[in-house]
Amino acid sequence: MPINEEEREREDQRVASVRSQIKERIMDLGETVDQRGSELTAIGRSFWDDISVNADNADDLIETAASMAQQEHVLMGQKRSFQVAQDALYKLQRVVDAPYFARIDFQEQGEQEREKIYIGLTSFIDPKTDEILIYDWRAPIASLFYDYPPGPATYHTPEMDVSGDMLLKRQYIIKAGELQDVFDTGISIGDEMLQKMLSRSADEKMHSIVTTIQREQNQIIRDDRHKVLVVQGAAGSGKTSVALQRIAYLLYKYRTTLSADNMILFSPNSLFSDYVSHVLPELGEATMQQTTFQDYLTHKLSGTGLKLEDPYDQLEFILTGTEQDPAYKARMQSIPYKTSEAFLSVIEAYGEKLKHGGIRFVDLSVGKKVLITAEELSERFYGKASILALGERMEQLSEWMLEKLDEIQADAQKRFYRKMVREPKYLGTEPEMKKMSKMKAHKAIAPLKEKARNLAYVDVLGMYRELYTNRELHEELMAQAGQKLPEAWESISSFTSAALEQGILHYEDATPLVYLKGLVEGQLRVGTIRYCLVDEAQDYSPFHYAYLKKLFPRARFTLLGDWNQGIFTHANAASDADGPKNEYSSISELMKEEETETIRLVKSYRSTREIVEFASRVLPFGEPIEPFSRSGEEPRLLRAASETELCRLVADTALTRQHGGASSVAILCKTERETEAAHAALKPLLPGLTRITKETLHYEAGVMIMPAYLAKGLEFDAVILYDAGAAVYAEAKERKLFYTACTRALHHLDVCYQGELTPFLPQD
Ligand SMILES: Nc1ncnc2c1ncn2[C@@H]1O[C@H](COP(=O)(O)OP(=O)(O)OP(=O)(O)O)[C@@H](O)[C@H]1O
Repeated sequence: MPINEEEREREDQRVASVRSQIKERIMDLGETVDQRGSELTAIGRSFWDDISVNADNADDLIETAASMAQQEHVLMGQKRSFQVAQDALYKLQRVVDAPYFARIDFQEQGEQEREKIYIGLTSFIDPKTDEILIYDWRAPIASLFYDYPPGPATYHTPEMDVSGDMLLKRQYIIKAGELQDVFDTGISIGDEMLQKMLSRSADEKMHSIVTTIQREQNQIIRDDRHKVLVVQGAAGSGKTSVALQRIAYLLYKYRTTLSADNMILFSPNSLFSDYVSHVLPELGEATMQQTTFQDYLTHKLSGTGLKLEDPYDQLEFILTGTEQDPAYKARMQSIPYKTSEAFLSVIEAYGEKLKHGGIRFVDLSVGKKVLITAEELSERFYGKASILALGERMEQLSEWMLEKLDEIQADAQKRFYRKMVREPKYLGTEPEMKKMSKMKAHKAIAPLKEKARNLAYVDVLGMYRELYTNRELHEELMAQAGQKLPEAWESISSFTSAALEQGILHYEDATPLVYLKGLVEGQLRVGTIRYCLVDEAQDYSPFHYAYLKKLFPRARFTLLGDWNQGIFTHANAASDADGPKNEYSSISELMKEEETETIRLVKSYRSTREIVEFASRVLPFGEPIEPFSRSGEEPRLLRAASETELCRLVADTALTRQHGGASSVAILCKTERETEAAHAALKPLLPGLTRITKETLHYEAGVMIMPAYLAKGLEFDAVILYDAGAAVYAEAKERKLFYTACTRALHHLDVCYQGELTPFLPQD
């Protein structure tokens, strides 16, 4: 609802007056920063002048140390205050052109006064009057704006709940310091504002949603009661946006005790990490550790020489393979088992068993000469009964090895020296010979020390392989977990041991191997992580979750996913659309936390109503999805008579979309294989076409082509499905992939195909 002239005048004046105060503050802060900066440089320069260096006796030394500590203390204090001023300056510089975006008038119960609360990206206090001119969107009172329509309202503070009456709810669009639009809103946060935000073009980068966070999203952003927060959110319901806003919120709320280093966000891939990389800086927060699970596995397995498969190659294998291929069949049988919690229990039982024997050690040798034998290591390790964990015992063993290697090195040095003395060709002086022999001995032994430190003398892969070559062992461990060997054991075991023999580590074997490695070698826990957020949570298996919980024992978890988009195969994945399966309850069970909360987001903000309704037909029994009321054109079904015609049709459609104003147009194929062929065929027709692969680190607007699974999490103005024929999309395992592809579109969806149309789109 627009506001009246007089009111508008007042609002214009306020924007101008707050801006000028901010500018003034920026000037002051700028001076402070300069001044503190120069003081800091001066202190750095004169650091030693102000220290009384005296080393004549013990007392003098103590005095010198005290004087250094004091000086260092002064330096640290100065650095801190410099940093504080610089941060404040940076924050204000970022908001000076758009200081706030909302206002609520709130009258607390029992109070006469009506408080005007202006809400922006960062708070701003009038230094002269101490009046809060702008509240940070994360302040407790600001939650009223997101949670309530005008009327009775309550917000929570750490001390108490505050109730009252919201008398006004207003939104502003301020650009370059000018108030461009202002309106009062009713029930939810202005449909009007949201419409404006959602009808714009997709960017190469995601943006924050701070001005239009919806109530149900706010609930997730501000939740701090639950240890495990599970979010089932429909495609486009804002899961990723919420995850990032939540990070910013937590960093603000716990600013004295929590830093970005205490949080970790698992993203699906590097392209996606880049896509979301602007959101936190936009919110004025430092970026945080963002990684992919694959990066973590690669890091943990570095140096093993194994060929680690990534989830995309796994998926490509699944999508391109056929049941007729025995290797395909064996693998498809093995994946649900290897990703199950039952298999996790097997690994754990194995870890227990290894405490009493069975760790495989390898000889430590130089060339052919064995310096420490595997038997010696085993004897040392298992010789004495120990109550310590495997990792601690391994540490002791490494220490012992390092000592032993020191002795071996000293002997080698002596031998080298003696040889040099005897060596008639060598003409160096005695000190030179000593130095030379020392260097030679060091060079010979250093790689072994490195191996001792890295525990390279333990053959974890061999132990893992044994799980598949030694049926009795596996059976025994399974029995301890109260389970029996999987039915297809014979084919699972021979398929797996053959792959491992060749140094190939399939994606489904990587986490179990890393877990076993962690159990044997220690270093399994990362205690510094206090919040672990997992985006695209449906792609993680029960094994993954159980593992993450062990990895981050002190962390609270936020798991955001959509079962409708579960395109990867694992123990918990529902195979198709036969009906909703309550996978999230199994995650909650898995996390074994009483304080687990599951929240559902059903409203989709990305796509037009027509696209959402079209996509829902693909998964009639899937998780619910409701469109936000934004209308556009109906998705189009475009049939081609032949392969060549299909190519032309896709190219023409892409050009039409581009000329029609779509800044990002994505042509989505099913697999990498199809993408490669389609790219080659389309390139002459679409010279500007960019091919996105799993190695791509960022993309720019324009026309691009990629397999649908790489487009996960991303969005485009227009999406063109390359070939939605029945020959391409027909099997149950492809249904969710097809759904995911359709839901990437904001404004336009064109479904091209040849031959029969996929049965996933029932024709009336
Ligand atoms: N409250 C909101 N205000 C404005 N835009 C929003 C809001 N919530 C979501 N959006 C927009 O909707 C789009 C989808 O959001 P996001 O990518 O976070 O959804 P998602 O649930 O992670 O989607 P998917 O699972 O399909 O990848 C984004 O463009 C985002 O900016």
